[in-house]
Amino acid sequence: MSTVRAITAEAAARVDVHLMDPEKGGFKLEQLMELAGLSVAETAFQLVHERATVETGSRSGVVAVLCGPGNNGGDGLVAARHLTHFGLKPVVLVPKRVEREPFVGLMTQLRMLGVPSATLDDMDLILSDAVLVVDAVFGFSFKGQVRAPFDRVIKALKSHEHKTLSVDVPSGWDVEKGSTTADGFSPFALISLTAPKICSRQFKGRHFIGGRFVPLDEFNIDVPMYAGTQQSVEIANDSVV
Ligand SMILES: NC(=O)C1=CN([C@@H]2O[C@H](COP(=O)(O)OP(=O)(O)OC[C@H]3O[C@@H](n4cnc5c(N)ncnc54)[C@H](O)[C@@H]3O)[C@@H](O)[C@H]2O)[C@@H](O)CC1
Ligand SMILES: [K+]
Repeated sequence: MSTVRAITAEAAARVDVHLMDPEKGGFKLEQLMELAGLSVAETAFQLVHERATVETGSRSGVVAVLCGPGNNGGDGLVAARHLTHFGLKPVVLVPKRVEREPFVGLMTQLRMLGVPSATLDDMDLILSDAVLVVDAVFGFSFKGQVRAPFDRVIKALKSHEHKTLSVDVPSGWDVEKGSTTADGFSPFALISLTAPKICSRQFKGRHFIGGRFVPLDEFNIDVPMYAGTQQSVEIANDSVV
């Protein structure tokens, strides 16, 4: 079995800085977020269709996308937009609005597409109704104990973990140590962006890699080969080292 090396939060941040350095990578944040969000949407679409064929009563196509205050949340907003174009019905929940770009523009794009934006008061109803939940609350910059209002969000995610796809890192997990409580949040699927983070060594569910934009040779990062136009690849869940 081939293995995939995990990277630290610090290494992930370093890759980001390098990619967005005008002299080195030449990318803008928006470009990376678009590609990351597209890979999340592609994976979410695949999972919704798999689930719709095995489950009854959850064929509505509603996907609840929970978005945090950083770029992980931005990936969620981009994914929600793509999911609408893919024919699904995303509902976004953004507990803490970010009044800067690219977040403001992404919210406008969603409003123009008629994507509902829910409040924390609607959270339980929306999560219960959804065929899939996308956890885009925290990524590789999460630190310490979850602060309000996100403590409530992580608690709610725990109740719906059997249908939750986490983006980059299961929210609330320490990026290196992983889940710090035995009965903590444990999503059924994870899409690691660029490369798995150290915490995903303890992840036991379905594991995808997305974010197809890194010149691999330059960073010495392991990712499986993407086929054709594919934006994400599923890896064996015990292959992360
Ligand atoms: N190179 C890549 O792989 C790319 C990664 N992107 C995404 O960007 C993410 C990293 O984004 P950011 O660095 O903005 O950070 P995050 O989105 O991980 O989170 C940072 C935000 O969470 C808050 N926060 C941190 N700890 C908290 C706590 N204990 N309680 C409550 N709030 C807390 C911070 O105040 C900040 O607002 C990645 O995980 C990935 O999803 C993409 O958007 C772009 C490209
Ligand atoms: K997440």
